[in-house]
Amino acid sequence: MDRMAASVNPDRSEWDVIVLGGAAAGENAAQYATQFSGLDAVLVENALVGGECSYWACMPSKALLRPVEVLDTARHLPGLASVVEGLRLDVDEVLARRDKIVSNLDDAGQVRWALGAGIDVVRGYGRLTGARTIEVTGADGTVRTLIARHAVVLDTGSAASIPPVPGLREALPWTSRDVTNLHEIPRRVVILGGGVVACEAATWLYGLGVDELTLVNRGPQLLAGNEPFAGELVADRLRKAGVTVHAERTMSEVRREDVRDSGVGRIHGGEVKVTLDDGTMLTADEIVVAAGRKPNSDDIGLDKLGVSPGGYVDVDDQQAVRGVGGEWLYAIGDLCGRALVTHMGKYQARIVGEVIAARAKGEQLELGEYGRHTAAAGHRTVPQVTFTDPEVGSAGLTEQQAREQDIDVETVEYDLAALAGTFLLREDYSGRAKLVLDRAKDTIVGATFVGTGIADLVHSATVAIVGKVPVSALWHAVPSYPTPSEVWLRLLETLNADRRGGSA
Ligand SMILES: Cc1cc2nc3c(=O)[nH]c(=O)nc-3n(C[C@H](O)[C@H](O)[C@H](O)COP(=O)(O)OP(=O)(O)OC[C@H]3O[C@@H](n4cnc5c(N)ncnc54)[C@H](O)[C@@H]3O)c2cc1C
Ligand SMILES: NC(=O)c1ccc[n+]([C@@H]2O[C@H](COP(=O)([O-])OP(=O)(O)OC[C@H]3O[C@@H](n4cnc5c(N)ncnc54)[C@H](O)[C@@H]3O)[C@@H](O)[C@H]2O)c1
Repeated sequence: MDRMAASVNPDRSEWDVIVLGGAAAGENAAQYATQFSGLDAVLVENALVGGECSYWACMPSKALLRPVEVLDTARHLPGLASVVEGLRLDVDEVLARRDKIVSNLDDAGQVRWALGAGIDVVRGYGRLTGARTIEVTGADGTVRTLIARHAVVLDTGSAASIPPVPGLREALPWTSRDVTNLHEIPRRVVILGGGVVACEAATWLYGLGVDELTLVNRGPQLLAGNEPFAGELVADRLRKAGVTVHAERTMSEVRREDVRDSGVGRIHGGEVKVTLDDGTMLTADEIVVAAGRKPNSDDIGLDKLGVSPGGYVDVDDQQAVRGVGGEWLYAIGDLCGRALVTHMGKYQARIVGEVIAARAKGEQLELGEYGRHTAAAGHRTVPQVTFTDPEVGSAGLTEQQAREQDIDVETVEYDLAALAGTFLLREDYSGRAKLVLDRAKDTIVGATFVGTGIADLVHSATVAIVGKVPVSALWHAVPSYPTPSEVWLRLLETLNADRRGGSA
């Protein structure tokens, strides 16, 4: 692995801000803490600056999904359909583009950005040893102690969690890192899980030519946490692509005689035999574990500060770690478990950077829902796009979540296929949209869109939810014709008809 060495004076030991974990969120925290404040900062990173998202998660997965989606759309577009008939993706080229998008696992560009922004980088594994103090062990075993004058931000992220199925860990299954950085296409794959990673990975694996693909999910529906129709539409599509979906099942045993640590994204040995909890036997060439995440909090010295290691780190709305006095320790990103997506980690990072800069200058914090120093969006307005076929985009609460919060719920749904703007995208368009409203306030608290090309609709919903835009005002936000945004107008018309007791 070719990495750029960071050029930090090895004798330097003090900075205003230390960020432990140099992922995208950590970079943002350092940037926002320093850019207008005169403070300085250092990132401590044990692997690649840029973190999971840049090399082993968001970026490679989306690089693999895009060609799958384009080819599938072409197959359903007269004028192209006959041209692409029988064509398959050029796997080598798709993987080469993925490698380019992950910068061939070289973080020189990110380090250059950090140094250019005046942020130092120290390589090594860091642990808290006391208040404002981090001990960093380098790859060569050398240990140095860093001291933060003002604040320490923890951004150590999360890793794939491997359920305690007998034989599973010993079989050296693929995790998200292998399946995003795959170099070999196994012929038969069993995926454990039915969440975002499982569904996205299933989509690119069948697109890349996996012959037999089986998904084993503990829950009754895929993409749990979304409106149920999202998981149903994705499951329908997976089944059409030949994927076998086992719902309400798990693995009870895994056996692999020939286990080989052949490297990330290479097949880890011989055939794998999987027994499900109903006795079903499956044989595969590789298993992918996509069964959730565990925070990287077990060995970062939290116990030295009286915080229990191993779990998600509990933070307040300024991202300060609860239970640690002195307003110097913060946590952001997956580690704090509020919303396991990059954009929310970066949002928390922007807030934390501003909080640190303000506290260092002794300024009063701007609190409240729209305050510059309050990470309020983490509670109700998390947006997310799952890049399956069809895409699933959501913002805010599902109907069930809204009911659990005792909101006076009103809902409206619309068939996304019944729009000029979606019909133009592909012949076989199928999809659905749903709004969840707070009847008493006449505002939207949640939105879900499922269909091709809906990803960018999510932000309009996020704006409406965060801005508490009244439904009466939304009538004046006119969507462009012919685009999928027309669904906003159709939803309003349907809502209006429902309220008047008729049909639109
Ligand atoms: C397959 C997959 C696809 C995804 N796709 C998307 C997507 O499309 N969009 C999206 O928004 N989210 C996506 N996510 C989620 C997203 O990747 C995470 O939410 C995000 O990476 C979390 O960022 P983070 O800042 O919390 O930390 P991470 O990205 O996990 O990085 C933590 C960093 O800290 C370093 N580190 C850890 N401990 C130490 C230590 N003690 N000392 C020094 N360094 C340390 C690690 O080396 C790492 O670089 C995806 C996740 C997966 C698994
Ligand atoms: N596009 C995106 O934004 C994107 C893409 C990928 C991942 N992510 C983030 O990464 C995080 C992790 O994703 P994930 O899919 O690993 O987790 P997840 O929590 O979304 O899903 C885990 C799934 O595994 C199943 N499961 C857990 N244990 C099981 C067992 N023993 N047997 C069978 N099934 C089991 C669960 O029922 C669930 O369906 C998510 O929070 C997600 O937000 C985001």
